[in-house]
Amino acid sequence: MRIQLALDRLNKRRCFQLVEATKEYVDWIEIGTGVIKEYGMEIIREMKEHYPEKVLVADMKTCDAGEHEAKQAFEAGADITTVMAFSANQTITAMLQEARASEKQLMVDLLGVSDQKRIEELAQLGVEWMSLHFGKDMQQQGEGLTEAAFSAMKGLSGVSVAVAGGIAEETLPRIMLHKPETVIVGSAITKAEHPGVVARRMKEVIEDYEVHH
Ligand SMILES: O=C([C@H](O)CO)[C@H](O)[C@H](O)COP(=O)(O)O
Repeated sequence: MRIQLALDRLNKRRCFQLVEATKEYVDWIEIGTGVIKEYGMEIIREMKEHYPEKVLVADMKTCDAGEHEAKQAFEAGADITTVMAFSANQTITAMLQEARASEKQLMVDLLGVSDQKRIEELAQLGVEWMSLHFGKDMQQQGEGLTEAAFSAMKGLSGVSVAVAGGIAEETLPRIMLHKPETVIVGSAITKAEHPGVVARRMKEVIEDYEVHH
């Protein structure tokens, strides 16, 4: 299980400070959608130049013009780009082709999509990464991802699972029970008083769990 640090609602300087403070404990770095809207491909390029050893995720949340947006992200240095699960199959297929041609990867964001048929259809299209996502705005009221959401991912062959949405030190143990390949953590680290300490503790919790399960 790896940690993907999600950099959202931050300025560029703070993004770099946070990566510097947490880099020993986080595996992947995500440039969040809002940060991409603010700084464009430039911040993807700069982050990859500074941290070439890290897998860099561009959270483009593409929903149309898939080929163009995938190219944009990959050419800037992203290793993984994201597309929304409700997008047309043509969009997803075009992005998958682009990812394969560039030897990169595509992650489908399941925000707002829980239909088992759609999830199976995505797997049949050849999607290798799906992220179960409890949205920022939904976090104000809800309790997070349900057991049913996790169940929908069981038995899909060739699909790796990432989980996102308000994951914090307290909720990490429940998430780990489902053994996702990647845990996406934003605010719990980026808004912490000591981001490096929280990232280290979350990494330790994961490592400890993996030793014992
Ligand atoms: O994708 C995200 C969200 O839609 C905001 O753009 C976040 O990266 C993801 O939810 C992780 O952030 P936290 O919920 O703050 O952990």
